[in-house]
Amino acid sequence: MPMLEVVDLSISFTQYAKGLQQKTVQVIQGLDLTVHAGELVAVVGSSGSGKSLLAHAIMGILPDNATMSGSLIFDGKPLNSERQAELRGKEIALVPQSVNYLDPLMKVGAQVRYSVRGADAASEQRKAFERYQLAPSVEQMFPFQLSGGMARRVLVSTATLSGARLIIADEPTPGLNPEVLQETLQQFRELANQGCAVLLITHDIEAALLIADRVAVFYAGTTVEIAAASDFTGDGDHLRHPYSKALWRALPQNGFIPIPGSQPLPNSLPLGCLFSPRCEKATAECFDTRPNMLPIKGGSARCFHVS
Ligand SMILES: Nc1ncnc2c1ncn2[C@@H]1O[C@H](COP(=O)(O)OP(=O)(O)OP(=O)(O)O)[C@@H](O)[C@H]1O
Ligand code: NI
Repeated sequence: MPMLEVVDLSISFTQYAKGLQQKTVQVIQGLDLTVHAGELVAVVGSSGSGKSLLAHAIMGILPDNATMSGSLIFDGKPLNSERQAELRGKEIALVPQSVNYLDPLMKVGAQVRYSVRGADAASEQRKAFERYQLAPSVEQMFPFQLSGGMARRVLVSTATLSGARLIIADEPTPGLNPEVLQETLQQFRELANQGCAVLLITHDIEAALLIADRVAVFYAGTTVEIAAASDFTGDGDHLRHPYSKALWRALPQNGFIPIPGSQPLPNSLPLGCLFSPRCEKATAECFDTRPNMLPIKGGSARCFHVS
């Protein structure tokens, strides 16, 4: 049984257009994802593909103008808003993408200690600060006194000390120096090895591949492929979806081959496959019909042309 199951998740926003006219934009559609205990699943994909919204949906912190459908299941039971409120910061922890999530009025040491579930909060917090190269004096600081990199390390320490069984890290690494970056990534791997389910959201595929078991590739609000991390190798021939292959080949060490075009915006999604306007393999069917996610070669993909 997975620790987290996301089934057919869709999210839309209601926005005011002209005057009192409302319009709805669909930003996530038909998304399925599972994360097991002991597993680290990376979510990769370009900016605006819906990665953070997935994290916010799981945490139950979507903005008021968002409408969600589909289901979330944590530890075999539905994760409704009451349960989200109960488990947030305890069983389910988020390392948020923005450092603005720190409480501006509370000293950071106290903030981190507040989230510790073990017996000796102060010593746990000090050990974590040492691990993340935060000086003891940082304890007494307020968030506005921290650099971006320090704030991020504080957020990572908070999540790692929470004792949560599901950890969602939304771009936890920007602004970290290479040494702390390695330490942070290893820490997430270690949490998975200890039995946590870890969802790591990142732009950095290379970093993700160092520690991930599986990788979910996002495009325009849904997963186009879920693959084993080991499928990202060589020319990308083990990958299933043309977008995943393109993303892989766009990396500097794989030739830096760019993908023409750009990801469609939520208010102008193509009728058929979301990648069809940019896909070399697209046929008439791809422009008319949206493919479902289907299991293939030990992973899954949303494409009519994989075999
Ligand atoms: N409150 C909101 N109202 C309307 N649209 C929103 C809102 N929040 C997010 N969106 C839209 O939802 C889409 C997905 O956003 P999301 O923040 O999840 O992307 P992301 O993959 O995390 O991007 P990044 O890599 O830049 O963090 C974007 O098109 C974004 O503009
Ligand atoms: Ni994001």
